[in-house]
Order: sequence, then C-alpha cells, then structure tokens
Amino acid sequence: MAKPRKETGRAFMVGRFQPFHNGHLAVIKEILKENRSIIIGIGSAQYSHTLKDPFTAGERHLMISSSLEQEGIYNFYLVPIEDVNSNPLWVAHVESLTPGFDRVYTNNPLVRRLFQESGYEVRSMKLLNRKDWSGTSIRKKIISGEDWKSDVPKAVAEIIEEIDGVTRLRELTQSDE
Ligand SMILES: Nc1ncnc2c1ncn2[C@@H]1O[C@H](COP(=O)(O)OP(=O)(O)OP(=O)(O)O)[C@@H](O)[C@H]1O
Ligand SMILES: NC(=O)c1ccc[n+]([C@@H]2O[C@H](COP(=O)(O)O)[C@@H](O)[C@H]2O)c1
Repeated sequence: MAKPRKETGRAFMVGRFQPFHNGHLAVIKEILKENRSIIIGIGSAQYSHTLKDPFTAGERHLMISSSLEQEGIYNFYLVPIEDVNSNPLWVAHVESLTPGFDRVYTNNPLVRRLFQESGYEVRSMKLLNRKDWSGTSIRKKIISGEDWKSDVPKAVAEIIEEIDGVTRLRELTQSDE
C-alpha cells in the first residue's frame, strides 16, 4: 500500500511559459491564496528556438522569477523539467526534480490524468481572458507586430526586448530556401 503523503503546503503547476503571460500570473496569485507556496515546473525545458517554443529554460526562468518578484511574491520554487519519452514515467520524473507537494493545478487533460493516476489531488484553474492571454496568441502578435506587451508582465516585455526575442521569433518564420 502507498504511504500517505505528509502535508507540505506546497502546490505544483507546470507549463511551457512560451512566454509567461498575465493569465499565468493571475492563476499563480489564486493558487497562492489556497497554498503556502507554489512549485512552478518549466515544462519542455530542453526546447527553444522553435516557433512553438522560442525561449530557453533559462530565459523563461528569468521571466517568471522577475515577474513574481516585481509583484512582491517570493514563496515560489522554479524547476526546469525536460520532457521524457514515456508518459507513465513522467510523474516520477517530476517528483525526482521537485520538493514534495500536496496538489496539482492544471487545465491540461494529459497532465491531469497522469497525476490523478499517481494518486494526487488535481484542481482546475479558471481560464482568464483566453483570447489575449495565451502563449500561442502572444507569439502570433509578436510576429505580426500587433500590441503584445499589454498581455505580459512588464518584466517579460523587458526580457524579450533584452534578448531581441522579437527578431528571433520573426527569423524563425523564415525558411532557408
Ligand atoms: N489565460 C489563462 N488563464 C488561466 N490559466 C491559463 C491561462 N493560460 C494558460 N493557463 C494555464 O497555465 C498552464 C500552463 O500553460 P501554458 O504554458 O501552456 O500556456 P498557454 O498560454 O496555454 O500556452 P500555449 O498557447 O503556448 O500552449 C496550463 O494549465 C494552462 O491551461
Ligand atoms: N511525457 C512527458 O514528458 C510529458 C507528459 C505530460 C506533460 N508534459 C509536459 O508538461 C507541460 C505541460 O504544460 P502545458 O499545460 O503548458 O502543455 C509541457 O511542457 C509538456 O511537454 C510532459
């Protein structure tokens, strides 16, 4: 029989955060109303420099930590998590990299299923202003030149400027032919 887990006060959330946006920030604030601290997994950590995953794990780490600190939030842990090629092994992989946690917050059906099957409590998050606050729509706006800075925390806009992320994304749309 599985050992009962000790209460930790910690919640777990995972995302690709390509980039970290206002929707992520709002749900993290909500999660912190119900939990003492949050572990934020930076998923697909090995990917960068593609249209779906333009930013490195280090750049995403900086986006999240700077945004949260700008809001006066310090009770978080950031853990880069590379994908593994076996879904049944993924939760154990996450557990091997993170401090213990009591519950998982996600809207991703695969993440929900895998954690539920491992015995975790899984809660959903309310989707907020999904038309603008989604990584996919923000990446499209960056490429097309529409306003995207109002959809992300100020720190994220500054980091994307600092790393010349706009040029990176636009160049990724070009083929070599
Ligand atoms: N606007 C939002 N409101 C509430 N939760 C959100 C919002 N956007 C993303 N989330 C949730 O945050 C978690 C991590 O999301 P993720 O990093 O995939 O962002 P995304 O905006 O969905 O990105 P992409 O469009 O690139 O897939 C997921 O569980 C996702 O459902
Ligand atoms: N087998 C695996 O490596 C596996 C399984 C489920 C989720 N994940 C990762 O968890 C993250 C989920 O985040 P999203 O909700 O943003 O899609 C992604 O980075 C995804 O690749 C990985």
